[in-house]
Amino acid sequence: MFSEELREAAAELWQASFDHGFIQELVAGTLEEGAFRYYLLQDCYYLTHFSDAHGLLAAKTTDESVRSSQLALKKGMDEGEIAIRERYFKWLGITQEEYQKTVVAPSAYQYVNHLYRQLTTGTVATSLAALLPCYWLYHEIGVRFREVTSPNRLYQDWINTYDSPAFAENTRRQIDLLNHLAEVASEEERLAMKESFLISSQYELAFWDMSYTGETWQFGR
Ligand SMILES: Cc1ncc(C[n+]2csc(CCO)c2C)c(N)n1
Repeated sequence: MFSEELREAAAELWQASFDHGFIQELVAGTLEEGAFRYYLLQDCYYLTHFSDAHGLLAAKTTDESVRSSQLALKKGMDEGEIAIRERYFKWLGITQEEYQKTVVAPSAYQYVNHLYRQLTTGTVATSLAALLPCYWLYHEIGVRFREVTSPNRLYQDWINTYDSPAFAENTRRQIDLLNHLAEVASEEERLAMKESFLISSQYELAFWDMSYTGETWQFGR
């Protein structure tokens, strides 16, 4: 399966995500709440664009199965993942005003830009490949850490989100779709799909690092 080839190519990057201090400390419950707060604020920016990217992908494709699935996922995300963020904001006392004032950090900006670049200059298949690590990596995190109980209720709730049957089903659907598109793609397009998948995988890793170190722009923003 083409998806397995991509997963193998991304193995080191994904392992670095599982081993990252942000994830390890989140699981142990020792992660500074400030780092999680920072993550949530940046992730809210990311999620808004990630959701929009599904709408753009639906508009870009002529394949009805791709169109309807991306629109359904977008709807689910707007009602699910993004609603969950609002709950977390409440728990941590993050106001709408604080979110509005938050400056998007370099890695979040770059990750989102990669999605848009694929949607504008790439193909439907390379765009889907860019979206896939988001589903698949988080699902693996949910499964990998399903046995642990983080002493921090908020962190535990976050881990549990990605181990739900519905989430597993969404991830599976995106993987199946990618394999379906890879079957009819040329060798050149398959290479571009792999590259797009790996770029997103690297940005997923950068996202933990950004949150862990409180990444900022170097011109005083
Ligand atoms: C940087 C970043 N990458 C992946 C996810 C996880 N995620 C975001 S939307 C979505 C699909 C449906 O819920 C999933 C799995 C995240 N939150 N932030």
